[in-house]
Amino acid sequence: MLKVGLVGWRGMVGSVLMQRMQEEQDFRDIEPTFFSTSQVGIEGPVVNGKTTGELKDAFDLEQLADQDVIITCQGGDYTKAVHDALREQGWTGYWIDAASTMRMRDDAAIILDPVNRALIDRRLEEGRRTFVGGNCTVSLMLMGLGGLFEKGWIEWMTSMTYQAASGAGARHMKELLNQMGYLHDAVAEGLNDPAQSMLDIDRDVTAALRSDAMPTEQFGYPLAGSLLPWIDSQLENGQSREEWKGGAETNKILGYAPNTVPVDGLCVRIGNMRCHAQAFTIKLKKDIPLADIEAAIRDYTPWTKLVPNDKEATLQDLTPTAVAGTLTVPVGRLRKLNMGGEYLSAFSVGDQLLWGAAEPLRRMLRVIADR
Ligand SMILES: NC(=O)C1=CN([C@@H]2O[C@H](COP(=O)(O)OP(=O)(O)OC[C@H]3O[C@@H](n4cnc5c(N)ncnc54)[C@H](OP(=O)(O)O)[C@@H]3O)[C@@H](O)[C@H]2O)C=CC1
Ligand SMILES: N[C@@H](CC(=O)OP(=O)(O)O)C(=O)O
Repeated sequence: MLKVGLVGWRGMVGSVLMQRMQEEQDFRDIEPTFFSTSQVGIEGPVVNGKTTGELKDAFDLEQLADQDVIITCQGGDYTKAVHDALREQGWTGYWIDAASTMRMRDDAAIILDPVNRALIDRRLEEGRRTFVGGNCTVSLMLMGLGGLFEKGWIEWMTSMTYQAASGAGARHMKELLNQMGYLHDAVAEGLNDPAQSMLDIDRDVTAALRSDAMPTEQFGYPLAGSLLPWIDSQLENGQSREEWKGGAETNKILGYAPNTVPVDGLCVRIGNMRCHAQAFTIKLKKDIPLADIEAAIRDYTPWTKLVPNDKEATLQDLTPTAVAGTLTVPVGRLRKLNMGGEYLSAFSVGDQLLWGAAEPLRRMLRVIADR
C-alpha cells in the first residue's frame, strides 16, 4: 500500500483536503502518516473512525524520506525549506503541493486533471515526481472555460476577479466576519431607529471603516464594506503576482509555450468567504456562433455548468451563495459584446478551496495510487 505523508492538513486548505479524502474513501487505499510543524507528538486525527498515531515532525527528513508520496498544504516557506533538501538526500517519491513556490519550475507539473490529464500522464511517464496545484483563479477559470481553449478558439482573454477571503487563509476569513460585525455594531442603534436618516448611518459607517478600532490585523485594510484591488506581491511591470499567474500558469497547465494565449487582468479581493468569481472578456479567433460556444462549455467537464444568460437563472445559480461548498463551476453571462462577434463576455464562480486548492491534490494522489 502507498505510504503517504500529509503535511499542512490542519490548515484551511488541508482541512478541506481531509474532508474530501474521507468523503471519497481515499484513505482506504493508502497508509497515511500525519506530520506537523508545531504539534509533534500530539495524537493525530481520527480518520474514518481510526486513530492515526502521534504526529511526526514535518522537518524530519528521515521520516519524510520513508514516504512514497508527500502531500503538503503547509505553504511556500515549508516547501522551500524541505523539498530540495529531501531530493538532495536522494528521495525519489512523489511530492504533491498546494503552494505556488515550485509551479513554474521545469521539473514540476501543474495539476488539474480534468483539464490536463494527458500532460500529467506524460510527465509521469517521463519520471517527473513533483506535482503542484494551480493558482485558484487559474484552476477555476480552466474548469469553466477549458472547452474554449480545447477548441483553439481563444486569441486572448482578460480576467477581472472577485476573490474571496479564504484565498488569504483562515485568520483572514475570521477577520472579515469581525469587520462585518464591527460595522454593524457601529450603527446598530441608528438602524433600529426609524427617525435616523440613511445619510447619517452611512456617515457613521464610513467613520467606522476609517477608525483605528476597525479590525485589520490580517488584511491590513478594511475589506468588509470595501474591497482591495491588489492581491499578492508587486511586480516591476505594475502587475500583481496574482495577475501574472493568470497568463503564466494557464499556458503551462495547457502545455503551451509561454504567452501562447495571453491572459491578463485585475485581481481584486472582495468580502465573500470562499468562492472566487471572475468576469472575462474573451477575444475569439473568429466569430463563433454562441450556440457552439455554449455547447463547448456545457460538455467540458462533469462539474462545469452552463447558466443561461437570463436574470433569474444568473441570480439563482451564478453566485457564491449557490456555489460555496460544492464542486460545481457555473459559467454564465455569455453574450457577444458590442465590440463585435469575436468579443465574448463570460462570468464564472467556483469554490476556491475545492477545485481552487484541495481537489486537484487528492485527485493526483488517486492518479498515482492507480498506477
Ligand atoms: N492552490 C491554491 O490556490 C491555494 C493554495 N494555498 C496554499 O496552501 C497554503 C496553506 O494555506 P491555508 O490552508 O490557508 O493556511 P493556514 O494558515 O490555514 O494553515 C497553514 C498551517 O498553519 C498551522 N497552524 C497554526 N495554527 C493553526 C490553527 N489554529 N489551525 C490550523 N492550522 C494552524 C498548521 O500547521 P502545523 O500543523 O504544522 O502547525 C497549518 O497546516 C498557502 O500557504 C498556499 O501556499 C492556499 C489557498 C489556495
Ligand atoms: N493568492 C490566492 C490564494 C493562493 O494561495 O494562491 P497561490 O496558491 O497561487 O499563492 C488568493 O489570495 O486568493
